[in-house]
Amino acid sequence: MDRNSPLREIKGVGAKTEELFHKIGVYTVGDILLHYPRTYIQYPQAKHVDEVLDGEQAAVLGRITRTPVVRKVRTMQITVTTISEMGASLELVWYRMPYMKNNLKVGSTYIFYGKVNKKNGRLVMEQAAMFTEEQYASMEQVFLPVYTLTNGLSNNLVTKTVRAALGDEHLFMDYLPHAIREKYGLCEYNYAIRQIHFPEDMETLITARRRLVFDEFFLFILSMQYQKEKHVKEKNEFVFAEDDFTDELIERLPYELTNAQKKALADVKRDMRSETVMQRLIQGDVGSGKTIVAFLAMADTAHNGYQSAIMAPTEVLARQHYESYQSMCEQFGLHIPIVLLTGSMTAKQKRRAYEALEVYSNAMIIGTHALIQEKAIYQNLALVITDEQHRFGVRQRETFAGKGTEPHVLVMSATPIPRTLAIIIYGDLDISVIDEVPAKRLPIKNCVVDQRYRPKAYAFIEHEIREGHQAYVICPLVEESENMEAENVTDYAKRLREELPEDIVIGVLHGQMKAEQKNKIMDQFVKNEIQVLVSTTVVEVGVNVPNATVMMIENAERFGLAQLHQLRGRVGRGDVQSYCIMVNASDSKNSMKRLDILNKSNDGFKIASEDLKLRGPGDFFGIRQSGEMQFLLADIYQDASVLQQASEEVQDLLATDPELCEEENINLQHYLEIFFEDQKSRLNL
Ligand SMILES: Nc1ncnc2c1ncn2[C@@H]1O[C@H](COP(=O)(O)OP(=O)(O)OP(=O)(O)O)[C@@H](O)[C@H]1O
Repeated sequence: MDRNSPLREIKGVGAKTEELFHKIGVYTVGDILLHYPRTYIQYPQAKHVDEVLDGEQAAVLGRITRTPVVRKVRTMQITVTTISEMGASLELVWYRMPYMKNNLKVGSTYIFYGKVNKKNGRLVMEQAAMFTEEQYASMEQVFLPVYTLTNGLSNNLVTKTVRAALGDEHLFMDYLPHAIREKYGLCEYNYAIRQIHFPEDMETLITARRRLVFDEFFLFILSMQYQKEKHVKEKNEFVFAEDDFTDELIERLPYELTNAQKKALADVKRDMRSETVMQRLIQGDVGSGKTIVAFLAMADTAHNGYQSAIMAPTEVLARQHYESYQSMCEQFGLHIPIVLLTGSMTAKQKRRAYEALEVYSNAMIIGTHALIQEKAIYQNLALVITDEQHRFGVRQRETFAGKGTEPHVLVMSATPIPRTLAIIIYGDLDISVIDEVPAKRLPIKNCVVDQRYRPKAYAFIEHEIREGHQAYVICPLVEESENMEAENVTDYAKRLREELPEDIVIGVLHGQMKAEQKNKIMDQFVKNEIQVLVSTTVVEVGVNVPNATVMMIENAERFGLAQLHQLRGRVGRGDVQSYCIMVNASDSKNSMKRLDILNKSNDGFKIASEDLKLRGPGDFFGIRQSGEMQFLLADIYQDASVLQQASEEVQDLLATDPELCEEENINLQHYLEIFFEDQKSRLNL
């Protein structure tokens, strides 16, 4: 077994389990090792029945006083029993687990662990884990991993699979040169990976995390730079005319470009006319208007007789770009061929797209990952625009580049990173920042509310719809889950149907829908045939429907601040007032404080830095930063100093051993190859 082996080589993993793991993006032995726990739980000291409080996650010691029964409610079997002590009692309920009945012996004492809720005046614990007193004694104080799951894949099963994988010693060769480990007091890889899954205590967990965070940054920076030609910018083989073409287009835009947009475009145009090929990042907060800059750069390229391509992270976004490019070309009276190429297109449609790539040597090409598949053969490809999400696929650029003469590269990002960090992370790119929003934009009005506010929120949504606007409602889940108590789009949309007048059309959107279905729903929303879109976070990245003025986020406490900021960025994209309603279902003070940061600011940079202050170093059980810049454990803000160290070490290493062929670096070189392979397979290259 090696890190690239399929999961089924792990003992106990059959075809069915493997399929479930695929659903959460875990395909190989290496993937499961990197499927780090989302958080950890520590079993609390067991309480007596009379001490239990409503709403708490508790371990309760009690004697079974009622013969367990299994009831049937429609198709669901429900097992019920009661534990009592000193006149107090607690009802225990298990859904779809009829076999529990055989484990429960009247008169015996057990410890039950789970969430306690008051229902019809009685305290009830649902889906409790059950232990003998002896078993529980050995569990107390241990950190238990809590993994990201999917329906059918239990935490137990993931835990067991991870344990089995950890059993194979030779998966854990330490690739980090000894001297670096020594210098920063980093623990061994073997130890780190075991402790991150099953930490002995807080201290070992922190030690393990420190090592793995260092690794993530180190490998990321190294993989970017460990390319021999890296420091030599390729010669620019394309000829771009000095003319007023883009200025004329800008004149005809229905709005004035911001100075920051003008400056970014000028940077791009200058680069494309310079001696070497462009490698540039455009960084700009959500809604700052990066798309028009991309469009103008592509139009400039077409005008000079070359092809250009923009790769979007999702199918929905690719289509959205395609449509907006078409309408812009129409508006400008430009006759530039526009080609769409995405994974969900039929074989026939794809074939037509490939043909178009061959025929139109100045086409603007828009697509998803399908753009870098073998069959896509370009002519004259002079400009490639990617989203920052793709930066982790280091070889992708090579793949694109391999499709013709080395093209100009433009990367777009909405992640607010301070310049010093950006220089490290995007070491090989020049940076343009769009730090201004269009002049007429009104700042979004925010509020954080609890669930009791819903009727008012619905009335408000109705009011906005009557004004001709639209709304998003975001829920964390697709459907009801046994593992998480949070709103799901399927049930929510049904409930919302009861709340809103019939003439208001409600649509549902989530990641498990087929691409075709998703496109259809998005299309209807764009055309205002759907007024309320109940969706998961699939709308998070880049969706642009300026007519939508309300963003209501259920279980806002469950999202990272960066993600909430991205979601909120879906409104406030036009000139009318927009609103963001964050529904906080938690009564924890910490969630309130976090959400308050968003409530008070609409500025991505400010949010990131406030969030960091609030979390403080070492606080890594909280919700991790999510958004585009996704590391597994590392957090570019919180771990900024480690990022700096890793960057310095990479520079030193490559200065002394650029090929990584000295003995102490051989393991590293080997691991880097695996890392590349892994990236490649993840991206289906
Ligand atoms: N200078 C401007 N003045 C007015 N509106 C603008 C200007 N620039 C862009 N817009 C409009 O603002 C909206 C958001 O722009 P765009 O989609 O480019 O944002 P973005 O930077 O890509 O954001 P995100 O990161 O959220 O995708 C669009 O509807 C666009 O037409």
